[in-house]
Amino acid sequence: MAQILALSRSLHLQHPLRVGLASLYSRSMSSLDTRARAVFSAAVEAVQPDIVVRRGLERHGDKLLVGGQSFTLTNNLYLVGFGKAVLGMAAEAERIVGDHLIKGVVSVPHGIQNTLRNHGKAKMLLESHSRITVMEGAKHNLPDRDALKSAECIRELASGLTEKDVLLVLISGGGSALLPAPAPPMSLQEKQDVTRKLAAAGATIQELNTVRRALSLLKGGGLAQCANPAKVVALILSDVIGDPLDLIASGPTVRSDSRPEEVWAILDRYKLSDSLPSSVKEVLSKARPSELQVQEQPEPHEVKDHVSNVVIGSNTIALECASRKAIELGLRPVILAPGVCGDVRSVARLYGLLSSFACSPGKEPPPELAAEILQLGPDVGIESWDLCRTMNVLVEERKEGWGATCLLAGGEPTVQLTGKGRGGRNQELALRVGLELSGGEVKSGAVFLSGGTDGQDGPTEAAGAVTDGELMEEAMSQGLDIDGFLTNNDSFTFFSQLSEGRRLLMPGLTGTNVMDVHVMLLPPSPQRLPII
Ligand SMILES: Nc1ncnc2c1ncn2[C@@H]1O[C@H](COP(=O)(O)OP(=O)(O)OP(=O)(O)O)[C@@H](O)[C@H]1O
Ligand SMILES: O=C(O)[C@H](O)CO
Repeated sequence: MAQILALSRSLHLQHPLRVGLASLYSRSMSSLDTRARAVFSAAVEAVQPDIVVRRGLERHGDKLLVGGQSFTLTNNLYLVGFGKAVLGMAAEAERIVGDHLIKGVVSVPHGIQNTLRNHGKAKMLLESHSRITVMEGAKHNLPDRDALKSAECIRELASGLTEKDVLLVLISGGGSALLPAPAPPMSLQEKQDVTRKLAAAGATIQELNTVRRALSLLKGGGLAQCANPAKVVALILSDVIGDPLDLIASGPTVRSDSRPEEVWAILDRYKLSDSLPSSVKEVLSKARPSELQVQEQPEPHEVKDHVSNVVIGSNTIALECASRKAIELGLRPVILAPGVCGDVRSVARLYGLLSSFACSPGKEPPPELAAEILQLGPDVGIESWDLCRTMNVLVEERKEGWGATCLLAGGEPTVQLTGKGRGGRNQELALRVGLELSGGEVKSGAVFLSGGTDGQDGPTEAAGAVTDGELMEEAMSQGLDIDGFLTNNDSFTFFSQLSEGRRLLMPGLTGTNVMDVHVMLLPPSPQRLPII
C-alpha cells in the first residue's frame, strides 16, 4: 500500500484511483493526527494536580511518607499553597490527609474557582466544609493588594507553628505573583515596577526570580524560615526548565544562595540599576541573614533537617507518560529533551531537519543533516548528547524498519513579537514546523503537535495546533497567506480560519502547567509514507 501511495503521489495520477488514494491519505494523516492528540492528552493527564499529589503523598495510617521521609500525623498538619495549579493540589491533599489538617490557606489566581466550575472541574475545588481558606488574587498574573493579603495570611500561619507541627507547602507556576511580600521599606508598587520593567526588557525567568528572591521576605527560603521550627514539606509542580528548586515560584522553601553582586549584575544588564527607588536600593544593600538549615541537594528531592522539597510533577514526568501512551498506540517513542527553548524559528528548523533526517531517501541520512542538527543544539537548549541519541534511534529505526516513531520533547520556546495579531508560541511553532514539513522535496508524512500543558497558548482559547506537510497547500487552496499571518504573529487567527479550525488543539483549561509538549510522529521507513 505504501508503494502504491508513493507512486500515485510522484506521478500525480489524474485517475479515479487517485481520488480514492487521496482520501485514504487524508484518513491516514488524521490517524496520525488523532494519535498525536492522544499522546498530548496523556502528557497532560500525567501532571494533573490530583494525580501528582497522590504520587507525592503516601499515607499509611497515621504515617505520611513523602520524599523518602516519614512524618507522624497527630492533628498537627497545616497547609499553605500558591500557584495556578494549587487549588486542585489542595483539594487532593485534603482528601488524603484532611483528618489531621488543622488549618490551611492557598493563594490562587483571580477568578479561578468560577473558571474551574464553568469548565466542569469541580474535583479541583475544595469541599464546602474545607479547613483551607481560598484567597484569589494577582489579576493578569501580577501581584496586587489581594495577593499581598494572601501572602500575609500565609506568613502568619507559618510563623505561628511549633516543632510538633508539619507544614505542607503546595507550589506551582505562577506562585511568585501569588506570594508577594516586599521587604520593607519597599512598597508593593515599587517591587512590582522593578519586576515589570525587567520582564518587559526581556529578562529570563531565572533572572527575574533571582531578583524577586532578593526583594522578598518569603521568597528564597523566607517562608521555610518563618515556619521554623516546624517540619516543612513542599510539593512542587515545576514550570521551569531543569526543575530548579530555588527558582520555581522563586523558591520560598529553598534557601537562596545568590549573592548581591549577582542581583546587581542582572539589574545592570537591563539598565535598571540607576533608576531604582531608594527603598529597593536599601533592601538590596542588606544581605538577608539566613538561619535556614537547608542546602541545595540534587533533584528531585531536597531533604535537610526541617525542610523537604519534592518535585511531584514536571515536563519530564509528562513526557515519560506520553511515551508510554505512544507505545500503547503502536508508536516507537523517543524523548528528545524536556528543556527546549530559544526562538521558535530555530526550534521549527530543528524539527524540520529531524524530519528530513528520519525520512531522507537512501540507506543513511546525509551527514550534512546531522551536522546542521548538531549546530542548532545550543540555540535551542539541547545537548549534543541528546541530539546524537535521538538521531541514533532514528537511524536504527530506518535500518530495522520499526513502526512509526513518536518524537517527544518539552520546554518553552520564545516568540519575538513584532505584530499585533492573536497567537501563542505553540501555535506559531506548529505553523512554522508545518512550513518546514511542506517545503522539502520529499514529503515525510510527519505530523507535528505543539501544545501548552495549561491548555492556554498565549492569550488565546487554544493550547496549540497540529500540522503536517499538507499545510501550505491547504492554506493556499483556502486563500490564506501564511507569511502574512506569521509577520503579524497571528497564528490563532490563521488556524481558526484554516479548515474551520480543525488543526487547533482545544483541550480547554487543564488546571495544570508543566510548560509545553511537542509531539512529532514520523511514519515508518523505508517509504516514510502515511500509515493507515
Ligand atoms: N500573538 C502572539 N503570537 C505568538 N506568541 C505570543 C503572542 N502573544 C503572546 N505570545 C507569547 O505568549 C507567552 C505568554 O503566554 P502564556 O501566558 O501562555 O505563557 P507564560 O507566560 O509562560 O504563562 P504560563 O506559564 O502560564 O504558560 C509569551 O511567551 C508571549 O511571547
Ligand atoms: O511563579 C513563577 O515564578 C513562575 O511561574 C516560575 O515558577
